[in-house]
Amino acid sequence: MVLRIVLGSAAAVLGGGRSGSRALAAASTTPTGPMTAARSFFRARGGVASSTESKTALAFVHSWGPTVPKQQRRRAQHQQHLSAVQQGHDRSRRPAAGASGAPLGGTSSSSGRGQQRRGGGGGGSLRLSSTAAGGPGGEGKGFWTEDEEVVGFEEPPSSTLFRERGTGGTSAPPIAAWDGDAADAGEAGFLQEEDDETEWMAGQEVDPEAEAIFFGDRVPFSDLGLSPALCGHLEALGIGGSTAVQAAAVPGILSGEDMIVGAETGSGKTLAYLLPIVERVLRGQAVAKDLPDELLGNARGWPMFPDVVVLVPNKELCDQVHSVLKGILKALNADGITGVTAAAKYGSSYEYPFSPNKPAPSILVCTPSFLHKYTNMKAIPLFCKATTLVLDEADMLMEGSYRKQLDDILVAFRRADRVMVEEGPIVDGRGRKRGIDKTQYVLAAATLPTYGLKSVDQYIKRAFPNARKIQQVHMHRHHPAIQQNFVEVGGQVFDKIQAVIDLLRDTVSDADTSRTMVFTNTAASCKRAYEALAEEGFSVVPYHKDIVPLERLANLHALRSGRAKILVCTDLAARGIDVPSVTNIVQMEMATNVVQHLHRLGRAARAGRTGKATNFYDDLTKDLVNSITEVGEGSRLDGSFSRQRGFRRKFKKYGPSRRYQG
Ligand SMILES: Nc1ncnc2c1ncn2[C@@H]1O[C@H](COP(=O)(O)OP(=O)(O)OP(=O)(O)O)[C@@H](O)[C@H]1O
Repeated sequence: MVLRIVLGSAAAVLGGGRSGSRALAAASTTPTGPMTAARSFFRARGGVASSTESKTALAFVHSWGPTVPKQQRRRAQHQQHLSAVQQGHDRSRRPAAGASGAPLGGTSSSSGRGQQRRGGGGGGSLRLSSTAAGGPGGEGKGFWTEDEEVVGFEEPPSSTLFRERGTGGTSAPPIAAWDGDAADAGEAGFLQEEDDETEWMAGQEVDPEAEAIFFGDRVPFSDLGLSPALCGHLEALGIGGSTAVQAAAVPGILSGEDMIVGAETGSGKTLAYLLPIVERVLRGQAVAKDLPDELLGNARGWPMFPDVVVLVPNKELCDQVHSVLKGILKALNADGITGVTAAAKYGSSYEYPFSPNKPAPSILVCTPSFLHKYTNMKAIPLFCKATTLVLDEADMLMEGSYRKQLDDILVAFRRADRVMVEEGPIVDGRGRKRGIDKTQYVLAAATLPTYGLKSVDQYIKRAFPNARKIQQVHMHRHHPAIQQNFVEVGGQVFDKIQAVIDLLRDTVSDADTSRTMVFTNTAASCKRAYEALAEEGFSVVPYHKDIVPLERLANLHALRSGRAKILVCTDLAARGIDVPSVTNIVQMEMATNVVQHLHRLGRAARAGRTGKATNFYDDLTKDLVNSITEVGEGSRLDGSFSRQRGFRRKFKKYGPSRRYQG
């Protein structure tokens, strides 16, 4: 397989053919006593269960009556697993408990310890960044000590991100260090092999090499420290092994580290953070249920606050992440594990959403505008109990209008940390994140621009100085499983619409099960393209800001279900949207910068599939296209990320009136 970039004229390209819990029982029975066990546990992962949740956890641990044998087996495995994990907690944190700031983590050996203990195995070893973003790396954040037995993921993940063709051997590591040097290791890879060509694949077919990139070594989830209950559910869904990024991220998130997870689009980042946070909430509930009331105090009666907050930029992603989460929780519920709950919240209502009668979910998925409203609640903010904050599409949340909201949210989280963190019993009835140093931050992104003083990279260095970063080698490069064509067309909108119609006549057929996304730059051109395509008889639905959210969701659903084959959209659909059957991307109007270009194309070639992209460009976007195509197929595109400024200048000079309203 090779990534092929073709520049050409519309005619030439359009004429071409197709190519392409009782664990925690340990907490109360441990020789050191429940108080110490609880402190140590909470220090490690945090989490306080509400009374409802505790009861559920209690039921889940104690009421294993004779039921379906499979369920029994899973629960028994789950119990054993949790006990083992708890023992691991106690052992591994002993040295750290007395010596505050003892550097358990932060060095290369400790921060990546789960992975680095893997028994070698040649060039395919997993390499994780050991460098902290800005400060002393991960001090005191470690979970497993170097000399302790590793429980849960004895066999840390190894991964072969790509294989050298012909030799069947391994080449560059799947995860490179954050810095440019190590990331360049990927340049020796298959991206440079130009003699082979990927056949254009329709529908759901999975390409073996793209699959190898996606899955790496397909490390079993059970080896990553996840409980049998969760693993069993994943198997039932046909998810037999972790993807490369999941293998790299899950152990760290599970251990409570701050983490920045950078990996190309469609690599499975959502499950990479959802699975460990569900596991952590489960563990916390299992511990909390055995703790005496005098220890947990009012925390038991705090049902109005979530344990984890997942922040995503918009409603659509909010619903998408929530539905993935619901899928996991539904299967757990079927196994009798009902303590973890989830909800998606967005919108502008100022009413406090939860109450003792209407408890908060354990995991709240929401937008910045929803959460921002509660940042001024100085006494007890909505997220006072939250032990983990996840930022999905982190770079987007750190730019533009989201940035100010995120600033306020982070300040409020830190204020809550200061007010709430305190070891020992709750005495004043306020409830605290006892024993937890601070909120755990997890950032997930497919792009993390490094240019400029106000860059996302700089923001992360300042805001999350101790976070450990992992970065997949294909990040910030041309997607290895997408074949790209660049086609020059006229500058008027109708020129572009005509080019799209000609292209789709050639590539979309009734028998074809794959879906196409056509990207435009404005709602106006999106409407025009939609009308023209509908008139031509294409099965098409629109998606832009002028369409009400419910209709947008319905249109997205139509694309997923196959009722529509083509979605004509703006950049509103460029990020995060996961429709696995999308294999064909058309940029009717070229993206205005490289970051958006990568995200748009990333709607295809998901989960080990291949994809094809046709990028129509005009005079105005020639510079941008040159900067994209100049970069070698395996090289990093970061250098071109700032090209949007040049484009903006031109846009200002010639204006949308001349070119973009045509
Ligand atoms: N372990 C796995 N096995 C099989 N499929 C998986 C696995 N993990 C994730 N997937 C599938 O991979 C697809 C992409 O996952 P996901 O949406 O999490 O990607 P992403 O990295 O967040 O992409 P983006 O950066 O575009 O948001 C989804 O359809 C998901 O169901």
